[in-house]
Amino acid sequence: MNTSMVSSKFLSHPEELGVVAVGFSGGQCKPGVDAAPSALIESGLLSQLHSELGYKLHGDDQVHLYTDLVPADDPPFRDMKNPRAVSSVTKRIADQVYTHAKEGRLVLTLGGDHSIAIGTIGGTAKAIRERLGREMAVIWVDAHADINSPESSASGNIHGMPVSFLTGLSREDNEDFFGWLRPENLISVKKLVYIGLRDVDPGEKRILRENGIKAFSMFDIDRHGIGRVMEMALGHIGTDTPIHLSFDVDALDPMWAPSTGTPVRGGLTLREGDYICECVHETGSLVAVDLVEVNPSLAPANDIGAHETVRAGCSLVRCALGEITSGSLVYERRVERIHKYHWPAIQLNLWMLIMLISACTIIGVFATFIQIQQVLLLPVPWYFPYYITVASLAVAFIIMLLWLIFQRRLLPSIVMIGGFILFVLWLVGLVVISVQLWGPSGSVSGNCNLFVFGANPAPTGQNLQTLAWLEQRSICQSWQAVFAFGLIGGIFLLWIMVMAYQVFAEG
Ligand SMILES: NC(=[NH2+])NCCC[C@H](N)C(=O)O
Repeated sequence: MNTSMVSSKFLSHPEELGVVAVGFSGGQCKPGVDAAPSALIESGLLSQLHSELGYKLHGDDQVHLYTDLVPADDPPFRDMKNPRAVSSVTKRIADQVYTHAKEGRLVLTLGGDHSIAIGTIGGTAKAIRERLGREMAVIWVDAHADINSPESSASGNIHGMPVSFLTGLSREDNEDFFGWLRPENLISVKKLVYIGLRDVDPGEKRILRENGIKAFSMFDIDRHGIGRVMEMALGHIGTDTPIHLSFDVDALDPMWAPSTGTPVRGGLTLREGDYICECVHETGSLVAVDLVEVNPSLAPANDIGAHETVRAGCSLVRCALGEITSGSLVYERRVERIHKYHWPAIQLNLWMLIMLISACTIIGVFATFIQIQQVLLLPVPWYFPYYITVASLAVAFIIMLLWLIFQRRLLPSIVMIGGFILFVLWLVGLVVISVQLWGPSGSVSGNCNLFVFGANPAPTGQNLQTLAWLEQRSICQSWQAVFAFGLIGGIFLLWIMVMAYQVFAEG
Protein backbone atom coordinates (compact mmCIF):
# COMPACT_ATOMS: atom_id res chain seq x y z
CA MET A 1 0.00 0.00 0.00
CA ASN A 2 1.04 3.54 -0.72
CA THR A 3 1.92 5.26 2.53
CA SER A 4 0.63 8.61 1.34
CA MET A 5 -2.37 9.96 3.21
CA VAL A 6 -3.85 11.52 0.13
CA SER A 7 -6.47 9.51 -1.66
CA SER A 8 -6.32 9.61 -5.40
CA LYS A 9 -9.35 10.95 -7.23
CA PHE A 10 -8.68 9.62 -10.70
CA LEU A 11 -6.51 6.53 -10.43
CA SER A 12 -8.06 3.11 -10.03
CA HIS A 13 -4.71 1.70 -8.82
CA PRO A 14 -3.00 4.61 -7.08
CA GLU A 15 -0.52 2.29 -5.39
CA GLU A 16 0.76 1.10 -8.75
CA LEU A 17 3.42 3.11 -10.51
CA GLY A 18 4.08 2.67 -14.22
CA VAL A 19 7.68 3.61 -14.89
CA VAL A 20 9.00 4.61 -18.29
CA ALA A 21 12.73 5.26 -18.49
CA VAL A 22 13.50 7.27 -21.59
CA GLY A 23 17.13 7.47 -22.63
CA PHE A 24 16.61 9.89 -25.45
CA SER A 25 18.33 13.17 -26.24
CA GLY A 26 17.30 13.91 -29.83
CA GLY A 27 15.14 16.92 -28.96
CA GLN A 28 18.28 19.01 -28.52
CA CYS A 29 21.94 18.88 -29.43
CA LYS A 30 23.90 18.14 -26.26
CA PRO A 31 24.61 14.47 -25.64
CA GLY A 32 24.12 13.11 -22.15
CA VAL A 33 20.45 13.57 -21.20
CA ASP A 34 19.91 10.03 -22.36
CA ALA A 35 22.04 8.88 -19.40
CA ALA A 36 19.76 10.54 -16.86
CA PRO A 37 17.33 7.65 -16.23
CA SER A 38 20.20 5.30 -15.41
CA ALA A 39 21.76 7.88 -13.12
CA LEU A 40 18.48 8.46 -11.34
CA ILE A 41 17.80 4.76 -10.98
CA GLU A 42 21.35 4.02 -9.83
CA SER A 43 21.04 6.64 -7.13
CA GLY A 44 18.21 4.54 -5.74
CA LEU A 45 15.14 6.47 -6.84
CA LEU A 46 13.00 3.52 -7.86
CA SER A 47 13.92 1.35 -4.91
CA GLN A 48 13.02 4.24 -2.57
CA LEU A 49 9.69 4.68 -4.29
CA HIS A 50 9.06 1.03 -3.66
CA SER A 51 10.42 0.54 -0.17
CA GLU A 52 9.72 3.96 1.37
CA LEU A 53 6.63 5.16 -0.44
CA GLY A 54 5.17 1.71 -0.94
CA TYR A 55 4.57 1.80 -4.68
CA LYS A 56 4.24 -1.37 -6.67
CA LEU A 57 6.43 -0.74 -9.69
CA HIS A 58 5.32 -1.74 -13.16
CA GLY A 59 7.18 -1.57 -16.38
CA ASP A 60 10.66 -2.40 -17.36
CA ASP A 61 13.70 -1.63 -15.28
CA GLN A 62 15.50 -1.31 -18.55
CA VAL A 63 16.20 2.16 -19.93
CA HIS A 64 14.85 2.54 -23.46
CA LEU A 65 17.29 3.93 -25.96
CA TYR A 66 14.98 3.65 -28.98
CA THR A 67 17.96 3.08 -31.26
CA ASP A 68 15.72 1.14 -33.65
CA LEU A 69 13.65 4.28 -34.20
CA VAL A 70 16.48 6.69 -34.91
CA PRO A 71 17.10 6.83 -38.68
CA ALA A 72 20.63 7.10 -39.98
CA ASP A 73 19.66 10.05 -42.09
CA ASP A 74 17.33 12.61 -40.51
CA PRO A 75 17.51 15.95 -42.34
CA PRO A 76 15.63 18.95 -40.92
CA PHE A 77 11.96 19.39 -41.72
CA ARG A 78 10.39 22.82 -41.27
CA ASP A 79 13.74 23.65 -39.64
CA MET A 80 13.21 21.06 -36.91
CA LYS A 81 16.32 19.08 -35.98
CA ASN A 82 16.05 15.25 -35.90
CA PRO A 83 12.33 15.45 -36.75
CA ARG A 84 11.86 11.79 -37.73
CA ALA A 85 13.66 10.45 -34.69
CA VAL A 86 11.81 12.68 -32.24
CA SER A 87 8.47 11.98 -33.88
CA SER A 88 8.81 8.20 -33.87
CA VAL A 89 10.36 8.03 -30.39
CA THR A 90 7.65 10.21 -28.86
CA LYS A 91 5.05 8.11 -30.63
CA ARG A 92 6.49 4.99 -28.98
CA ILE A 93 6.63 6.77 -25.59
CA ALA A 94 2.98 7.74 -26.00
CA ASP A 95 2.12 4.06 -26.39
CA GLN A 96 4.18 3.07 -23.35
CA VAL A 97 2.65 5.75 -21.13
CA TYR A 98 -0.83 5.05 -22.46
CA THR A 99 -0.51 1.36 -21.57
CA HIS A 100 0.14 2.22 -17.93
CA ALA A 101 -2.33 5.12 -17.70
CA LYS A 102 -5.12 3.04 -19.24
CA GLU A 103 -4.77 0.61 -16.30
CA GLY A 104 -5.45 3.46 -13.89
CA ARG A 105 -1.87 3.60 -12.68
CA LEU A 106 0.18 6.65 -11.85
CA VAL A 107 2.85 7.06 -14.56
CA LEU A 108 6.38 8.27 -13.94
CA THR A 109 8.57 9.07 -16.93
CA LEU A 110 12.27 9.73 -16.43
CA GLY A 111 13.74 11.64 -19.37
CA GLY A 112 15.40 12.44 -21.57
CA ASP A 113 15.02 15.94 -22.95
CA HIS A 114 11.70 17.75 -22.78
CA SER A 115 10.63 16.79 -26.31
CA ILE A 116 9.59 13.44 -24.82
CA ALA A 117 6.62 15.20 -23.21
CA ILE A 118 4.96 15.00 -26.62
CA GLY A 119 4.79 11.28 -25.92
CA THR A 120 4.08 11.32 -22.19
CA ILE A 121 1.33 13.93 -22.30
CA GLY A 122 -0.05 12.58 -25.57
CA GLY A 123 -0.31 9.13 -23.96
CA THR A 124 -1.86 10.26 -20.67
CA ALA A 125 -4.33 12.62 -22.33
CA LYS A 126 -5.63 9.78 -24.49
CA ALA A 127 -5.89 7.31 -21.60
CA ILE A 128 -7.67 9.82 -19.34
CA ARG A 129 -10.15 10.63 -22.08
CA GLU A 130 -10.88 6.95 -22.60
CA ARG A 131 -10.96 5.99 -18.95
CA LEU A 132 -12.78 8.97 -17.47
CA GLY A 133 -14.17 10.86 -20.44
CA ARG A 134 -12.33 13.96 -19.22
CA GLU A 135 -9.74 16.39 -20.38
CA MET A 136 -6.69 16.61 -18.20
CA ALA A 137 -4.64 19.59 -17.11
CA VAL A 138 -0.88 20.02 -17.43
CA ILE A 139 1.38 21.80 -14.98
CA TRP A 140 4.58 22.61 -16.84
CA VAL A 141 7.35 23.55 -14.44
CA ASP A 142 10.22 24.94 -16.47
CA ALA A 143 12.49 27.93 -17.03
CA HIS A 144 11.30 27.81 -20.64
CA ALA A 145 7.84 27.78 -22.17
CA ASP A 146 8.76 25.17 -24.81
CA ILE A 147 5.89 26.43 -26.94
CA ASN A 148 7.80 27.50 -30.03
CA SER A 149 6.38 26.52 -33.37
CA PRO A 150 8.92 25.10 -35.81
CA GLU A 151 8.79 28.51 -37.46
CA SER A 152 9.19 30.63 -34.34
CA SER A 153 12.05 28.57 -32.93
CA ALA A 154 15.50 30.07 -33.31
CA SER A 155 17.28 26.85 -32.41
CA GLY A 156 15.23 24.25 -34.28
CA ASN A 157 15.53 22.04 -31.19
CA ILE A 158 12.28 20.18 -30.70
CA HIS A 159 12.63 20.24 -26.90
CA GLY A 160 11.62 23.91 -27.26
CA MET A 161 8.40 22.96 -29.10
CA PRO A 162 6.51 20.13 -27.35
CA VAL A 163 3.72 22.30 -25.92
CA SER A 164 3.07 23.77 -29.32
CA PHE A 165 2.33 20.34 -30.80
CA LEU A 166 0.47 19.12 -27.70
CA THR A 167 -1.96 22.04 -27.75
CA GLY A 168 -2.51 21.75 -31.49
CA LEU A 169 -1.05 25.23 -32.04
CA SER A 170 1.47 23.59 -34.35
CA ARG A 171 0.22 20.90 -36.67
CA GLU A 172 1.63 18.63 -39.28
CA ASP A 173 -0.29 16.07 -41.29
CA ASN A 174 2.68 13.93 -42.19
CA GLU A 175 2.73 10.87 -39.91
CA ASP A 176 6.52 11.01 -39.78
CA PHE A 177 6.53 14.50 -38.32
CA PHE A 178 4.05 14.34 -35.45
CA GLY A 179 1.11 13.75 -37.78
CA TRP A 180 0.37 10.73 -35.56
CA LEU A 181 -0.93 13.09 -32.85
CA ARG A 182 -4.72 12.78 -32.85
CA PRO A 183 -7.22 15.07 -31.12
CA GLU A 184 -7.39 12.58 -28.22
CA ASN A 185 -3.66 13.10 -27.58
CA LEU A 186 -3.97 16.87 -27.28
CA ILE A 187 -4.60 19.17 -24.34
CA SER A 188 -6.44 22.48 -24.17
CA VAL A 189 -4.52 25.72 -23.71
CA LYS A 190 -7.08 26.53 -21.02
CA LYS A 191 -5.87 23.63 -18.92
CA LEU A 192 -2.19 24.42 -19.19
CA VAL A 193 -0.34 26.21 -16.38
CA TYR A 194 3.31 27.22 -16.38
CA ILE A 195 5.40 27.72 -13.27
CA GLY A 196 8.95 29.03 -13.04
CA LEU A 197 9.34 30.72 -16.45
CA ARG A 198 12.26 33.09 -16.90
CA ASP A 199 13.65 32.49 -20.37
CA VAL A 200 10.85 32.87 -22.87
CA ASP A 201 11.54 33.67 -26.51
CA PRO A 202 9.79 36.71 -28.05
CA GLY A 203 7.71 34.47 -30.32
CA GLU A 204 6.69 32.37 -27.33
CA LYS A 205 5.62 35.44 -25.36
CA ARG A 206 3.30 36.33 -28.20
CA ILE A 207 1.89 32.80 -28.32
CA LEU A 208 1.28 32.81 -24.55
CA ARG A 209 -0.43 36.19 -24.71
CA GLU A 210 -2.58 35.46 -27.75
CA ASN A 211 -3.85 32.20 -26.29
CA GLY A 212 -4.39 33.54 -22.79
CA ILE A 213 -2.23 30.81 -21.29
CA LYS A 214 -1.85 30.85 -17.52
CA ALA A 215 1.80 31.35 -16.65
CA PHE A 216 3.54 32.06 -13.35
CA SER A 217 7.03 33.36 -13.99
CA MET A 218 9.79 33.81 -11.43
CA PHE A 219 8.53 37.37 -11.15
CA ASP A 220 5.16 36.09 -9.93
CA ILE A 221 6.85 33.73 -7.50
CA ASP A 222 8.95 36.57 -6.09
CA ARG A 223 5.94 38.82 -5.82
CA HIS A 224 3.41 36.41 -4.30
CA GLY A 225 5.54 33.64 -2.88
CA ILE A 226 5.37 30.04 -3.99
CA GLY A 227 2.47 29.28 -1.61
CA ARG A 228 0.12 31.80 -3.20
CA VAL A 229 1.30 30.91 -6.71
CA MET A 230 0.41 27.25 -6.10
CA GLU A 231 -2.99 28.28 -4.79
CA MET A 232 -3.63 30.31 -7.92
CA ALA A 233 -2.25 27.64 -10.25
CA LEU A 234 -4.34 24.86 -8.72
CA GLY A 235 -7.32 27.18 -8.47
CA HIS A 236 -7.09 27.77 -12.21
CA ILE A 237 -7.17 24.03 -12.85
CA GLY A 238 -9.94 23.26 -10.38
CA THR A 239 -10.39 20.25 -8.15
CA ASP A 240 -12.16 18.02 -10.66
CA THR A 241 -9.43 17.76 -13.29
CA PRO A 242 -6.70 15.12 -13.52
CA ILE A 243 -3.21 16.65 -13.54
CA HIS A 244 -0.11 15.70 -15.50
CA LEU A 245 3.00 17.27 -13.95
CA SER A 246 5.86 17.84 -16.38
CA PHE A 247 8.91 18.99 -14.46
CA ASP A 248 12.00 20.26 -16.27
CA VAL A 249 14.87 20.24 -13.82
CA ASP A 250 16.10 23.53 -15.31
CA ALA A 251 13.21 25.23 -13.51
CA LEU A 252 15.45 24.93 -10.47
CA ASP A 253 18.22 27.45 -10.10
CA PRO A 254 21.57 26.19 -11.47
CA MET A 255 22.72 26.35 -7.90
CA TRP A 256 20.62 23.26 -7.23
CA ALA A 257 20.57 21.73 -10.68
CA PRO A 258 23.61 22.80 -12.69
CA SER A 259 23.76 19.72 -14.90
CA THR A 260 21.16 20.53 -17.50
CA GLY A 261 21.30 21.52 -21.14
CA THR A 262 19.89 25.03 -20.92
CA PRO A 263 20.45 26.36 -17.39
CA VAL A 264 19.05 29.80 -16.58
CA ARG A 265 20.03 31.68 -13.46
CA GLY A 266 17.48 33.11 -11.07
CA GLY A 267 15.40 29.96 -10.70
CA LEU A 268 13.50 28.07 -8.05
CA THR A 269 15.17 26.85 -4.92
CA LEU A 270 15.07 23.10 -4.44
CA ARG A 271 12.61 23.65 -1.61
CA GLU A 272 10.30 25.63 -3.88
CA GLY A 273 10.51 22.86 -6.47
CA ASP A 274 9.71 20.26 -3.84
CA TYR A 275 6.84 22.40 -2.59
CA ILE A 276 5.30 22.56 -6.08
CA CYS A 277 5.45 18.77 -6.25
CA GLU A 278 4.01 18.35 -2.77
CA CYS A 279 1.10 20.66 -3.54
CA VAL A 280 0.30 18.81 -6.74
CA HIS A 281 0.45 15.50 -4.91
CA GLU A 282 -1.82 16.84 -2.19
CA THR A 283 -4.60 17.56 -4.68
CA GLY A 284 -5.12 13.84 -5.22
CA SER A 285 -5.55 14.68 -8.90
CA LEU A 286 -2.10 13.66 -10.09
CA VAL A 287 -2.11 11.07 -12.86
CA ALA A 288 1.39 11.35 -14.35
CA VAL A 289 4.80 12.90 -13.66
CA ASP A 290 7.73 13.61 -15.98
CA LEU A 291 11.19 14.53 -14.83
CA VAL A 292 13.32 15.74 -17.72
CA GLU A 293 16.53 17.48 -18.78
CA VAL A 294 18.80 16.05 -16.12
CA ASN A 295 22.12 15.76 -17.96
CA PRO A 296 24.74 14.11 -15.76
CA SER A 297 27.49 14.68 -18.29
CA LEU A 298 27.13 18.44 -18.12
CA ALA A 299 28.82 19.12 -14.84
CA PRO A 300 30.46 22.46 -14.61
CA ALA A 301 33.69 22.38 -12.64
CA ASN A 302 33.43 18.86 -11.24
CA ASP A 303 30.90 16.12 -11.04
CA ILE A 304 29.51 17.28 -7.71
CA GLY A 305 27.16 19.21 -9.99
CA ALA A 306 25.88 16.09 -11.69
CA HIS A 307 25.44 14.35 -8.40
CA GLU A 308 23.55 17.33 -6.97
CA THR A 309 21.30 17.54 -10.00
CA VAL A 310 20.43 13.87 -9.81
CA ARG A 311 19.73 14.26 -6.10
CA ALA A 312 17.51 17.24 -6.76
CA GLY A 313 15.63 15.29 -9.42
CA CYS A 314 15.06 12.39 -7.02
CA SER A 315 13.79 14.78 -4.39
CA LEU A 316 11.28 16.32 -6.80
CA VAL A 317 9.96 12.94 -7.86
CA ARG A 318 9.63 11.69 -4.29
CA CYS A 319 7.70 14.80 -3.29
CA ALA A 320 5.38 14.47 -6.28
CA LEU A 321 4.77 10.87 -5.33
CA GLY A 322 3.82 11.62 -1.78
CA GLU A 323 6.89 11.84 0.41
CA ILE A 324 6.08 13.95 3.42
CA THR A 325 8.74 16.46 4.28
CA SER A 326 9.31 19.43 6.58
CA GLY A 327 6.32 21.19 8.07
CA SER A 328 3.81 18.47 7.57
CA LEU A 329 5.68 16.40 10.16
CA VAL A 330 4.99 19.02 12.79
CA TYR A 331 1.36 19.64 12.02
CA GLU A 332 -0.60 16.69 10.90
CA ARG A 333 -1.62 17.39 7.37
CA ARG A 334 -5.36 17.76 7.19
CA VAL A 335 -6.37 16.26 3.96
CA GLU A 336 -9.93 16.66 2.84
CA ARG A 337 -11.01 13.21 1.95
CA ILE A 338 -14.71 13.88 2.09
CA HIS A 339 -16.50 12.60 -0.91
CA LYS A 340 -18.74 15.14 -2.54
CA TYR A 341 -22.38 14.10 -2.73
CA HIS A 342 -24.83 15.97 -4.86
CA TRP A 343 -28.07 16.45 -2.97
CA PRO A 344 -31.07 17.77 -4.86
CA ALA A 345 -31.26 21.08 -2.98
CA ILE A 346 -34.88 21.99 -3.65
CA GLN A 347 -36.22 18.55 -2.79
CA LEU A 348 -34.14 18.40 0.36
CA ASN A 349 -35.33 21.82 1.53
CA LEU A 350 -38.94 20.95 0.72
CA TRP A 351 -38.59 17.73 2.66
CA MET A 352 -37.24 19.49 5.72
CA LEU A 353 -39.97 22.14 5.61
CA ILE A 354 -42.84 19.69 5.32
CA MET A 355 -41.35 17.32 7.89
CA LEU A 356 -40.94 20.24 10.27
CA ILE A 357 -44.55 21.31 9.79
CA SER A 358 -45.82 17.77 10.35
CA ALA A 359 -43.73 17.21 13.47
CA CYS A 360 -44.58 20.56 15.00
CA THR A 361 -48.32 20.15 14.35
CA ILE A 362 -48.30 16.76 16.05
CA ILE A 363 -46.35 18.09 19.02
CA GLY A 364 -48.74 21.03 19.36
CA VAL A 365 -51.93 19.00 19.10
CA PHE A 366 -50.87 16.25 21.47
CA ALA A 367 -49.55 18.76 24.00
CA THR A 368 -53.02 20.36 23.99
CA PHE A 369 -54.65 16.92 24.30
CA ILE A 370 -52.55 16.14 27.37
CA GLN A 371 -53.67 19.40 28.88
CA ILE A 372 -57.33 18.62 28.14
CA GLN A 373 -57.01 15.19 29.72
CA GLN A 374 -55.53 16.79 32.82
CA VAL A 375 -58.25 19.41 33.01
CA LEU A 376 -60.88 16.71 32.66
CA LEU A 377 -59.01 14.68 35.30
CA LEU A 378 -58.66 11.81 32.85
CA PRO A 379 -55.57 9.61 32.56
CA VAL A 380 -53.10 10.55 29.81
CA PRO A 381 -52.78 7.62 27.34
CA TRP A 382 -49.15 6.61 26.60
CA TYR A 383 -49.22 7.43 22.94
CA PHE A 384 -49.58 11.19 23.49
CA PRO A 385 -46.16 11.63 25.10
CA TYR A 386 -44.83 8.90 22.80
CA TYR A 387 -45.74 10.75 19.62
CA ILE A 388 -44.54 14.05 21.07
CA THR A 389 -41.17 12.39 21.69
CA VAL A 390 -40.96 10.93 18.20
CA ALA A 391 -41.93 14.23 16.59
CA SER A 392 -39.35 16.03 18.73
CA LEU A 393 -36.74 13.54 17.55
CA ALA A 394 -37.76 14.36 13.99
CA VAL A 395 -37.23 18.07 14.69
CA ALA A 396 -33.83 17.31 16.23
CA PHE A 397 -32.99 15.20 13.17
CA ILE A 398 -33.82 18.11 10.87
CA ILE A 399 -31.69 20.48 12.94
CA MET A 400 -28.84 18.00 12.72
CA LEU A 401 -29.26 17.79 8.93
CA LEU A 402 -29.16 21.57 8.68
CA TRP A 403 -25.96 21.62 10.70
CA LEU A 404 -24.42 18.92 8.53
CA ILE A 405 -25.40 20.79 5.38
CA PHE A 406 -23.82 23.90 6.82
CA GLN A 407 -20.64 21.92 7.52
CA ARG A 408 -20.82 20.37 4.04
CA ARG A 409 -20.75 16.94 5.61
CA LEU A 410 -24.20 15.57 4.80
CA LEU A 411 -23.68 11.89 4.14
CA PRO A 412 -26.39 9.72 2.60
CA SER A 413 -25.72 6.96 5.11
CA ILE A 414 -26.58 9.23 8.04
CA VAL A 415 -29.81 10.26 6.35
CA MET A 416 -30.72 6.68 5.47
CA ILE A 417 -30.11 5.31 8.96
CA GLY A 418 -31.70 8.29 10.75
CA GLY A 419 -34.61 8.27 8.34
CA PHE A 420 -35.18 4.56 8.90
CA ILE A 421 -35.17 4.74 12.71
CA LEU A 422 -37.54 7.69 12.66
CA PHE A 423 -39.75 5.96 10.14
CA VAL A 424 -40.18 2.90 12.38
CA LEU A 425 -40.96 5.01 15.46
CA TRP A 426 -43.23 7.25 13.45
CA LEU A 427 -45.13 4.30 12.00
CA VAL A 428 -45.86 2.91 15.47
CA GLY A 429 -47.43 6.25 16.41
CA LEU A 430 -49.39 6.37 13.19
CA VAL A 431 -50.79 2.87 13.70
CA VAL A 432 -51.87 3.72 17.26
CA ILE A 433 -53.59 6.87 16.07
CA SER A 434 -55.38 4.94 13.35
CA VAL A 435 -56.53 2.40 15.92
CA GLN A 436 -57.81 5.19 18.17
CA LEU A 437 -59.59 6.79 15.24
CA TRP A 438 -61.20 3.78 13.70
CA GLY A 439 -60.28 0.81 15.82
CA PRO A 440 -62.70 -1.25 17.92
CA SER A 441 -61.49 0.05 21.29
CA GLY A 442 -61.31 3.79 20.76
CA SER A 443 -63.13 4.80 17.66
CA VAL A 444 -62.64 8.52 17.98
CA SER A 445 -63.88 8.83 14.46
CA GLY A 446 -67.12 7.04 15.30
CA ASN A 447 -67.78 9.26 18.28
CA CYS A 448 -66.96 12.37 16.33
CA ASN A 449 -69.26 11.36 13.52
CA LEU A 450 -71.99 10.61 16.00
CA PHE A 451 -71.75 13.49 18.44
CA VAL A 452 -70.01 16.28 16.58
CA PHE A 453 -70.32 16.10 12.85
CA GLY A 454 -73.57 14.18 13.07
CA ALA A 455 -75.24 16.44 15.62
CA ASN A 456 -78.45 17.39 13.97
CA PRO A 457 -79.21 20.21 14.28
CA ALA A 458 -75.86 21.53 15.46
CA PRO A 459 -76.31 23.53 18.65
CA THR A 460 -76.35 27.31 18.28
CA GLY A 461 -76.57 30.28 20.58
CA GLN A 462 -74.41 31.47 23.44
CA ASN A 463 -74.77 28.60 25.83
CA LEU A 464 -72.63 25.90 27.40
CA GLN A 465 -73.93 23.23 25.07
CA THR A 466 -72.76 25.14 22.02
CA LEU A 467 -69.43 25.85 23.59
CA ALA A 468 -68.97 22.18 24.45
CA TRP A 469 -69.91 21.23 20.91
CA LEU A 470 -67.42 23.71 19.47
CA GLU A 471 -64.67 22.36 21.74
CA GLN A 472 -65.50 18.80 20.78
CA ARG A 473 -65.49 19.71 17.15
CA SER A 474 -62.09 21.31 17.51
CA ILE A 475 -60.78 18.16 19.19
CA CYS A 476 -62.15 16.00 16.38
CA GLN A 477 -60.59 18.24 13.74
CA SER A 478 -57.29 18.10 15.62
CA TRP A 479 -57.42 14.29 15.48
CA GLN A 480 -57.94 14.50 11.75
CA ALA A 481 -55.04 16.92 11.41
CA VAL A 482 -52.79 14.65 13.44
CA PHE A 483 -53.67 11.72 11.24
CA ALA A 484 -53.12 13.71 8.05
CA PHE A 485 -49.73 15.02 9.16
CA GLY A 486 -48.78 11.63 10.57
CA LEU A 487 -49.44 10.12 7.15
CA ILE A 488 -47.57 12.88 5.32
CA GLY A 489 -44.62 12.55 7.71
CA GLY A 490 -44.50 8.79 7.19
CA ILE A 491 -44.51 9.12 3.42
CA PHE A 492 -41.88 11.83 3.53
CA LEU A 493 -39.63 9.70 5.72
CA LEU A 494 -39.86 6.97 3.12
CA TRP A 495 -39.07 9.52 0.44
CA ILE A 496 -35.94 10.84 2.17
CA MET A 497 -34.62 7.28 2.41
CA VAL A 498 -35.10 6.76 -1.32
CA MET A 499 -33.57 10.17 -2.05
CA ALA A 500 -30.56 9.45 0.16
CA TYR A 501 -30.09 6.12 -1.53
CA GLN A 502 -30.12 7.75 -4.97
CA VAL A 503 -27.58 10.35 -3.88
CA PHE A 504 -25.46 7.53 -2.48
CA ALA A 505 -25.70 5.48 -5.67
CA GLU A 506 -24.85 8.44 -7.90
CA GLY A 507 -21.96 9.60 -5.73
N1 LIG B 1 13.26 22.06 -22.59
C1 LIG B 1 14.18 23.01 -22.72
N2 LIG B 1 15.24 23.02 -21.98
N3 LIG B 1 13.93 23.94 -23.64
C2 LIG B 1 14.80 25.01 -23.91
C3 LIG B 1 14.30 25.77 -25.03
C4 LIG B 1 15.18 26.93 -25.37
C5 LIG B 1 14.69 27.81 -26.49
N4 LIG B 1 13.48 28.46 -26.13
C6 LIG B 1 14.48 26.99 -27.76
O1 LIG B 1 13.44 26.98 -28.32
O2 LIG B 1 15.39 26.38 -28.25
